[in-house]
Amino acid sequence: MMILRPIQQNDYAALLKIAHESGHGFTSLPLNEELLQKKIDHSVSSFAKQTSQPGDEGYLFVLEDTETGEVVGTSAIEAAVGLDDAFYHYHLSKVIHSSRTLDVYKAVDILTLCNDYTGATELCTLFLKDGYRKNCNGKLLSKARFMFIKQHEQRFAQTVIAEMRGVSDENGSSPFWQWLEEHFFSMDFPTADYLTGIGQKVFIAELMPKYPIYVNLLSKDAQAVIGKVHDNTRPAIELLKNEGFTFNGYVDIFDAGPTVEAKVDNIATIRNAKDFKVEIGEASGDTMVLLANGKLEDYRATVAALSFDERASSLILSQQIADALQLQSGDTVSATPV
Ligand SMILES: NC(=[NH2+])NCCC[C@H](N)C(=O)O
Repeated sequence: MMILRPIQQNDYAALLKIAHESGHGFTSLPLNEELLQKKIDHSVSSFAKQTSQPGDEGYLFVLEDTETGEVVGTSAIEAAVGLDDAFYHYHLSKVIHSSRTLDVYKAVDILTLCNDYTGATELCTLFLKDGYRKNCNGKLLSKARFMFIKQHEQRFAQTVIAEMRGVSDENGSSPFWQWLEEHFFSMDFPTADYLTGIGQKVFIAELMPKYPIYVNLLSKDAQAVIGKVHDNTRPAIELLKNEGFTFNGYVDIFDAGPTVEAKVDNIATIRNAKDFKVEIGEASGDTMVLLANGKLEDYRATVAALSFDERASSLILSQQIADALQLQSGDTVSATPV
């Protein structure tokens, strides 16, 4: 069975392996042992913290294959971004250059550096190991975060965003970054990405072009990737769009990948999930159902094939599933078909 749970101290070796596997362009898991250990510490203390408003908490989940005990994926939620250092985006908007007397009309796109998502909740760090990109594993990793947000709403902001990985090749070179590198930065994309991943972001304020950029003055290759995702990221953005996330013109400042956004109350899983009373029994059926307990430090989520009736007040789980979710007969479980 695949079970999602908060990361623990003894997951360090597994997290390091995932940081190796995820490679460049995966900003939030940089290959830096001290930082990875800090991420675990920070997550453990975030789950333990009593709080009624979003702050600098970071909740890091892992997906465990209970048969082997192996950790095969990660996903995370930052409660609120940009509260202790600036959080940047480029916003894509339009200006009209027109002259009635000369009969010229041109609509031009511009990119403006901004901090508009300051305070938003961010979904991040979604990674699933190669052999496990099947069944409902990706959905579980991603959607279990919405169940968690629903159950602990006061810990999160009203606006939820996700920065999608932009276009780059297997050597880590990004057409958008190339243009920036040539004119402003003189360092390669993996280096710049790594520095932001370890929290050294001062160089952004120092070196990033701060005036709006006319898109038609960028290289053709750079223009072509604005708002486009990396091939590997396609399933992730599709999933978020199906949850109700939309692209509102905000792109990453380095690779121009899109950021998508939703209000908590409009997220499909959050709207559709319902609470049921747990009954233990013979659980069989063919609806794949996302299940989560309502706990904090002992949060558990999984996907199981069940017979599911949305109007019922109780849901039959096998003993094995109930145990994995740390639930007993009579407890409450949140559920929604995936
Ligand atoms: N792909 C990147 N590393 N982009 C730079 C980080 C951008 C992010 N929004 C921040 O301000 O932290």
